[in-house]
Amino acid sequence: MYKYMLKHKLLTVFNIAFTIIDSALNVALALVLKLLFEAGSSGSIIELRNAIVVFSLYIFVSSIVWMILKALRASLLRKCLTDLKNQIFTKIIYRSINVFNEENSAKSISLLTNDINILEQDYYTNLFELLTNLVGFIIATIALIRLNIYIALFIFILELIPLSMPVVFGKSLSKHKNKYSDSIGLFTVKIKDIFSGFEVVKGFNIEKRILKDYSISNGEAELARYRYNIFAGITDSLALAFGLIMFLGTIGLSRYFVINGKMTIGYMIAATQLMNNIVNPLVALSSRLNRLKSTKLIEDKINDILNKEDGSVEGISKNSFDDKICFNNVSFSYDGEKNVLKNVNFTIEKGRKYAIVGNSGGGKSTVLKLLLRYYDNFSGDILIDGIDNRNIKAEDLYKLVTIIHQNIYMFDSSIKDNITLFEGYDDTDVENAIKKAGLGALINKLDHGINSAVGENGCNLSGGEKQRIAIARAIIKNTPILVIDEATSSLDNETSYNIENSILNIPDLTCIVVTHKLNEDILKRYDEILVLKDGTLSEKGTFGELMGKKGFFYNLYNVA
Ligand SMILES: Nc1ncnc2c1ncn2[C@@H]1O[C@H](COP(=O)(O)OP(=O)(O)OP(=O)(O)O)[C@@H](O)[C@H]1O
Repeated sequence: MYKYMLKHKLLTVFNIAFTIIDSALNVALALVLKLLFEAGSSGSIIELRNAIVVFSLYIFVSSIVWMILKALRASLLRKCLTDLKNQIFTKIIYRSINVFNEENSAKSISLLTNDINILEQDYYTNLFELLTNLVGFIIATIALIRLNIYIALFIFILELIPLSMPVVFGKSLSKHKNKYSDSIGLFTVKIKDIFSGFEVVKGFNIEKRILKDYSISNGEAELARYRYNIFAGITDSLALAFGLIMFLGTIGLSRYFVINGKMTIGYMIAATQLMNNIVNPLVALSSRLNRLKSTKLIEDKINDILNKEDGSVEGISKNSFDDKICFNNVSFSYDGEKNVLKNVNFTIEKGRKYAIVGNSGGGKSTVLKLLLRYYDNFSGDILIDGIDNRNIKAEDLYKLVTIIHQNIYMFDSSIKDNITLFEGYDDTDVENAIKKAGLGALINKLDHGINSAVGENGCNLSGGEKQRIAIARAIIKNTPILVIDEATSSLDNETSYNIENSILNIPDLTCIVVTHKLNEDILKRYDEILVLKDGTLSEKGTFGELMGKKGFFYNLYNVA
């Protein structure tokens, strides 16, 4: 994690320099206090006045240094955390879809929020505090050796005990912190899951059941936090107890030297203050070292993300679709056991329109997912103009193919942003997409028109309106291949017919449409219908040919 500090070398150097100055000033307080006490007990007004001037100057300089130090730390912290979060996020956003889907996204959310907060406190802030403690400790120790070697020796021997604590407790503390971080991650997954299904929770009156689940998850997270806090508390208390023993010992020894005339009261005050500057940092040092060590497993988690293969391939550049897509003997299984596609063969020719129909669970959506390379562990080939789709640059593949999904995701922004996806399209392109997607009436009736907010995941819109926005989003992208997965299921028959019709009228567009709506008028407009039955391509042909066969499609059509 320190590499993020090294990126801002000058700021880090200034931070270190001011940390050293601040620590030195802390230790210097002992000498200033000695001066003040000696001047106070000497009876000389001039000495007292000089001591007060020195003390006031000390207060002034310390507060300025302290203020600068706080600003420098805040600035470095901001830069390091911004860089770290940006790097993690960039790594995640460039993952391929299948790699992204391997993990629950709430875990990544927890990493970017909870774990980063832990790092902020226990790594970065802690590291500089550690430096303050270390420098303060060294300077105070040197000063005390010069003041009284016996007191210094006494402290040296006792301080070995708190210093050994990170070695003894560090591993267990790290384990507890990681368990806490993991349980917070699982807790975030649970909350995200519950809030995403809020309407189901209400609609099925399962609040009590959900509350029970939530309480278990919350209890586990808090138990892990409690265990960590208890463990950290025990190590901190032990360090504090040793600190107090050292404090008492120093006072006893100083008193002995004062009684024997080997030390003045001023020196005794200075020795006690210096001892404070040794014991306090030492107590803090051991607990800070423990906390620093405890971030190791979080650092490992972050490194796992940063070093994980993102699933992207260098890939071949492909900027146009010229001829055809071929599925050659494609078989695929999600779980490595049951094949959901079995030796599927078909060809999609440029500019032609294809419908994919079949039984529920027959593998229609899976065909589209494989074409878009959501998964690449299938057998057989999917060739686009003769090039294996797994070898085409992902970025280029998505410039050739657009998909309209069954479940449409809406960003919490305006209708326009959800159509353009924040790209700067011409107004005429936007208007054209709105018209073709049948969105005109909706936009006219809204107060803010195209700039109206859609709400979180489109909660201000109906299912059909969301589908139309998704269709406009695909039309405006204007890719040569359009893939539609049940995108008109929430629309009434007339609207669905009109939209599908206008898409089918786009002359050069190659269309692959998964549909459940077996409407004769629309189906007749497709050049070919591919019929999937339990993962195999059972039939293909035009509507007329398939009806003539009186096979699986014929039955499907007559049941629908
Ligand atoms: N991510 C997944 N993990 C495991 N199995 C999956 C996954 N997605 C789909 N399946 C399974 O693969 C099979 C084919 O699913 P697919 O979604 O392709 O069918 P479909 O023909 O589009 O179905 P429907 O018409 O009901 O939408 C089904 O048995 C489904 O349960």
